[in-house]
Amino acid sequence: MQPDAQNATTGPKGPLEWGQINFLQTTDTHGWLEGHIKEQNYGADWGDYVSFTKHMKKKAKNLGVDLLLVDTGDLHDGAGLSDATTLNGEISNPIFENIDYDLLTIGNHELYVTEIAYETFSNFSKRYGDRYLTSNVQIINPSTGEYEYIGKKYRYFTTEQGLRIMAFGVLFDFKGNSNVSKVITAKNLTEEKWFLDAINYPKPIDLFLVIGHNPVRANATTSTFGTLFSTIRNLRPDIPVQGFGGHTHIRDFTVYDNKATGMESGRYCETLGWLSITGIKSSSCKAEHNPHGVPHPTRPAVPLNTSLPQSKTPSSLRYARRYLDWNRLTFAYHAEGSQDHTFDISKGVEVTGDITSARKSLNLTSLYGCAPESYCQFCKPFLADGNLFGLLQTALTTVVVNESRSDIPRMIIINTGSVRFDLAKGPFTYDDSFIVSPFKDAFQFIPDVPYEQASQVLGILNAGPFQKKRRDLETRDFGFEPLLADRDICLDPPITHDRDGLKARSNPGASILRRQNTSPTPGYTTTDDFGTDGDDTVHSKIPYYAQPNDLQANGSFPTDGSTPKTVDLIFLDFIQSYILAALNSVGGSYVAGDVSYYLPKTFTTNSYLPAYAKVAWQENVPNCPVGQGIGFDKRGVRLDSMGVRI
Ligand SMILES: Nc1ccn([C@@H]2O[C@H](COP(=O)(O)O)[C@@H](O)[C@H]2O)c(=O)n1
Repeated sequence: MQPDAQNATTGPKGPLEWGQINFLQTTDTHGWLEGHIKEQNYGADWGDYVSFTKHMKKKAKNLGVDLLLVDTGDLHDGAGLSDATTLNGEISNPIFENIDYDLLTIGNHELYVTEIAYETFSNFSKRYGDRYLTSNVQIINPSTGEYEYIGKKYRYFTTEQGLRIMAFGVLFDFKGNSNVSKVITAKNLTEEKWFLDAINYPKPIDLFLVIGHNPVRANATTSTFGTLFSTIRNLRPDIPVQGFGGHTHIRDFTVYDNKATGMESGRYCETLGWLSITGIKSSSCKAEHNPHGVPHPTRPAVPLNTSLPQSKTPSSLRYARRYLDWNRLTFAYHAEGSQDHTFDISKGVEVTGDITSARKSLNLTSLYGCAPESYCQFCKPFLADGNLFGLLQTALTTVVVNESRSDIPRMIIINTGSVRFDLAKGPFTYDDSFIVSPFKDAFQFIPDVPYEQASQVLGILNAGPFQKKRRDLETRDFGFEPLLADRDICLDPPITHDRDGLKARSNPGASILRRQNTSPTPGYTTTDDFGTDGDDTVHSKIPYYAQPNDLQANGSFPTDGSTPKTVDLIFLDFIQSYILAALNSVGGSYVAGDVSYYLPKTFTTNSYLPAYAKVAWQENVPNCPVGQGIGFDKRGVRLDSMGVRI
């Protein structure tokens, strides 16, 4: 844990169920390897995860079962550690690589920028070798000019306990990649001979693993899991299939048939997914189906309303899934036997130190200003008090100004997908500038657009179809608990649990209980195909309000309330094509040649909040309440760090 981070005060509800084969999944880490320094629930860092995986691997060995570590991509864009370097990931990738993953796959954020795609191809994929799977992603090898798979197409391997696995890594049908890479659609992939041959592999297969930066829920907009699962199931009706997905940033678990399920483990180092399966038939497997001394998976997979092909034979498989909060309390508890003070292994401590040094050398804590309030993305209605987009609207109006055109009325449109996280009250740092708005998308414009046309663009974009809905999350809880708690909590000894008779499992030597939480704190409350008991730590619900695709801010409009005849229509280069299409659908005839940069190309989505903080939040700096933060209660009422309404 980083020196300025905090530990959680509520811990797991009980021990994990261990099966014949077990998995820990990370996904969509987006550079958050330092952990969530301003929040209590997710304060562990990558060094803690190194220690945790070491303990868990040892435990698996002792139990005589398998444990595989899986990651499903999107390593950058969302935190200073990954994004403050010239090449995203230059420092964070080597830190990430301290985990000896068994299987990994690529995310769309590895493919937007050519240099990052090549970094992934030349270095990251080589670090993991045959464990890095990109079954449908190729890149032009600069030395041959030919397309090559960035990683490997598939991996056939035998686990330590003897399970024979065929694994694929499949990105959703992503189209926003730079022109050096190629994403083969799932439909085309399932027609490729090598893929069909791998499914019908001449050696025995006990389990298929399909990992993908790809939503696991087969009917989700961008998911291609249905296509992949159907192909496998039609060819191999009886073999278990396990999916691990990502991209939608949610906790989810879905049942395809009685031998096939899919798991998705959230985002941003907030969630660590745990899955165990038992009952896999294999002539070569040594693993005990029900290891002694630990709870074991008991649930059959029963599909809900599916149009997917189904295995026709009964299933002996039993499953258990859990979504772990990313904090040391959770890690130490599940590492079991390792009390908090013996939890750390030397490599974990070293990685924690590397992160601290990197944060220092990258100046991530340098201050732009002091935010007077906290602003959340999803816990408040759009533009309501405390909603982040209201703040961003003000910031855009204030600082997206070309001095030579400052008197000309302007409309500024950004895609809300460019905004990645809430903004916490208190110090607004260089790190926070990436956490909230990491991308390097620049501001372009078309001058003198008739107001009649320009004023319709936002509505068109928000109604679609020009832009996809960012995510279909209306029924999901995004699970953000902003923010800092009182610093003096850090001075307390590690908190032990008092729920469900778990106290006995904690370190008696560290059991001086102070400020122990007796009621759930706000956090993830997940519903999936197995029900509502997947969250490892029980939380109260955080309100969730869907936000539109795009946000508009206006500037220099007539003060008398009248509408201007024409405006400068300003937008991000990332959404240029959507803007042109929208304008042209209401009578415009604009082409890319009509567009130019409104501000220097170096002023980007990552610049406007720091610029605003310098203008608006400098005054508060001397009295900036370091470490004093707030959260929200069930109804979105603000709380101080002790849970008292303010
Ligand atoms: N240069 C970029 C790249 C991406 N975005 C936004 O991110 C979304 C994709 O992020 P996921 O974590 O969902 O993969 C994309 O839809 C854009 O909204 C951007 O703004 N600028």
